[in-house]
Amino acid sequence: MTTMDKILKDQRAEGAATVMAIGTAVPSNCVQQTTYPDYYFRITNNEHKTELKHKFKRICEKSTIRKRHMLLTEELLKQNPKICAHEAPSLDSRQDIAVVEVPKLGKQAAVNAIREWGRPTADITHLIFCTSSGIDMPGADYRLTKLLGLRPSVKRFMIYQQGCFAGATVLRLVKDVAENNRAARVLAVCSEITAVTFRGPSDSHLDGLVGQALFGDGAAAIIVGSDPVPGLERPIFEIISAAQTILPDSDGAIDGHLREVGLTFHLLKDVPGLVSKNIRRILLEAFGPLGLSNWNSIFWIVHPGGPAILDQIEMELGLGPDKLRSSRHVLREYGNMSSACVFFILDEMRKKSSQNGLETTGEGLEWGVLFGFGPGLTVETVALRSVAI
Ligand SMILES: CC(=O)CC(=O)SCCNC(=O)CCNC(=O)[C@H](O)C(C)(C)COP(=O)(O)OP(=O)(O)OC[C@H]1O[C@@H](n2cnc3c(N)ncnc32)[C@H](O)[C@@H]1OP(=O)(O)O
Repeated sequence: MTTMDKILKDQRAEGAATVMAIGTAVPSNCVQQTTYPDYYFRITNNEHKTELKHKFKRICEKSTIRKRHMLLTEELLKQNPKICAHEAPSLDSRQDIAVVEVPKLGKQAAVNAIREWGRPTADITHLIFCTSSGIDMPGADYRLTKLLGLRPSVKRFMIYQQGCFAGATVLRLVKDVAENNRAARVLAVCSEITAVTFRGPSDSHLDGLVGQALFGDGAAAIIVGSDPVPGLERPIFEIISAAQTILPDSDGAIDGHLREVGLTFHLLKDVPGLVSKNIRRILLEAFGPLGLSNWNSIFWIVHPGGPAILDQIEMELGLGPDKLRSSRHVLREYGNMSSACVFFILDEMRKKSSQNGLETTGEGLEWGVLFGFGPGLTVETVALRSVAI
């Protein structure tokens, strides 16, 4: 081996990137979906729009969501009436909230993950921060570094404005970082709050209304590295492969635009159809190399953009009724928390697997898929391997 070969080999880890801790956090303010339509139309001064309110009620009922957490309390909304209008210049007020609160919520999740990991914060070598809630310089990654007291030399990456697929993007990036940097210990944090997208209803922007019924706040953090130290670190899932693709004929299916009025959200009705039409091909590309094609033999972590996406995937592939249980659970208890959702689902799955006395963190199965969907329409596909409990 030449000296150069040895230098390069020594830089790389031996094994697959491994998730060794998962932490989550939500704001304490919680809204119940059954009473949300009354609250939402009252707080935005739109009680006179009774027909629109009935439509919103129908969407909320069909959302399968029970509750969501939101940093925007009634008090905060009353202090910021422009955020309650449908389209009032309000970006400054939204930024004032998001720039401070997004890293703070991320910190809570990170502290929980670091506690589970059990090693000192100073051992974190890389930080990835992901959010579509606000934008700033230096970014939320810098603020979190200060809040957590990470080393000033921690190597940071900031993923801004990628939308709901980006939790899976984080896994794709974390895999490359962990496997190509021996002994790297990467803290990855997704933190999302609806302070950027919350707005009053409008008859002419019904897809926006769907967003108001689905989105919730939440942050999740994971710690990833290759070659866990025996006795010191405990593996939870291994990241086997990661891919990203833009779906054919999906231009404009999911868009978000940062304007003076905040982040506006646009959604075509055929998003669930576009995803389900392409899902089989995407799965075959990811799992063909592993010789897998029975989709009921793997565990499932699917970004729950809305219940119709889960329903159509389930129907298209003939999945058993419990396959998407963890994804549906997170949608029901938290709503669509954009990039953070998939990590809440991973956390729910490994905890339930352990509570139910199953043999692996992935519901007793070895292989699993994690899907992110979002603007583009972009699909991220991550193949995971569970770990024995
Ligand atoms: C932000 C990101 O980057 C990534 C994301 O996660 S984006 C979010 C992705 N989510 C989606 O695409 C939502 C998928 N849709 C759903 O889950 C469901 O359709 C839903 C919960 C919105 C409604 O449930 P449903 O079982 O389909 O009920 P359905 O009766 O068809 O729809 C309820 C009402 O919502 C309306 N609606 C549904 N989807 C709509 C859309 N995309 N735009 C406008 N209106 C819509 C329907 O027209 C219907 O109105 P009426 O009651 O007046 O007829």
